[in-house]
Amino acid sequence: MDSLPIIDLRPLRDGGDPHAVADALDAACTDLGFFVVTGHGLASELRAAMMEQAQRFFALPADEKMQIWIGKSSCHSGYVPPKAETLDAALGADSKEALDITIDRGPDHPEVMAGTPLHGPAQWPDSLMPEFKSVAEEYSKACLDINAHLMCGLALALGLEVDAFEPMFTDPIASLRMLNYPPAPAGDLAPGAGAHTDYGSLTLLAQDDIGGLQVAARGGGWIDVVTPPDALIVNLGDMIARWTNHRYVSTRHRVLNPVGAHRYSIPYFVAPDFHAVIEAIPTCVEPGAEPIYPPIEAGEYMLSRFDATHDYLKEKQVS
Ligand SMILES: O=C(O)CCC(=O)C(=O)O
Ligand SMILES: [Fe+2]
Repeated sequence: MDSLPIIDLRPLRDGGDPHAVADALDAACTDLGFFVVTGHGLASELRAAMMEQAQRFFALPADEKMQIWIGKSSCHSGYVPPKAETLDAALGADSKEALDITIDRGPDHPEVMAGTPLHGPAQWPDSLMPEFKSVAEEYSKACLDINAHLMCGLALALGLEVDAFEPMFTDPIASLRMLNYPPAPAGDLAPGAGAHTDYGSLTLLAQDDIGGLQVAARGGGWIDVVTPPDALIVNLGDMIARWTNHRYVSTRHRVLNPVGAHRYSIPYFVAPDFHAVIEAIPTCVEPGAEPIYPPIEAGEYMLSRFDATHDYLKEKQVS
């Protein structure tokens, strides 16, 4: 296979017969865990507005971006400068820069009051970009809606009730990420984004038309991911592989540095509620067999993965 399957999500959204979509999702999730979706409901104007806000943010001077450095956040929200995240340890730090906007939870949110990690206020580039927050919140809402529809499709695909996953996504660990990949200066061998698998349940990715995203093909080599305008790429994170006892796969992917132009992309990462227990879905375990993994809280799992890749968290562990 040298391209990703394209799945139209409309039947999941408009009350049509969802079973053909569920079958297509099942095939894609079993095979590569990467697919392209259309009919997802994210308006192209909103996507363009979010892209524009991302580009404007990254164009700010470094010291202004560092005002919301992720190291100041209690909940993994804020600016990640270039070379501060290492996705493929063999290649070293990524050249991309990122802005992570987590769900904004105030001091009276029960999980914030309880001191639960990954819960707290988002860091906004407020004073610098007054429209940013409303665009990002609308964009996030649209992505969570797509995630909910996709999880209904996956529930059907896995032989569960359509709403089986709903109770695990009441207050999810979700993050809107904006990425800027500058063209690499001559002689700089840092990867754009090193090869990695994602950590959570689903990632919904909007990429521009510069190219560079590649997915590891099953038989070796890399598939260049090309998407129709306005389509989203969906990929499964390791948590889904774990949850489905490896019936579904999360596949390594990487981003090559662009040549001559910046590449911008917007992945939206979703994982279940912090305290949702991720244990093998019964329809994914052979009768009498032991699941591959023991149960784990979604939040604990996410924390372990962030710790391994982000410099600011590695520094906290040392000090
Ligand atoms: O920039 C992209 O297209 C992909 C980024 C990615 O894989 C990630 O942030 O996990
Ligand atoms: Fe990724």
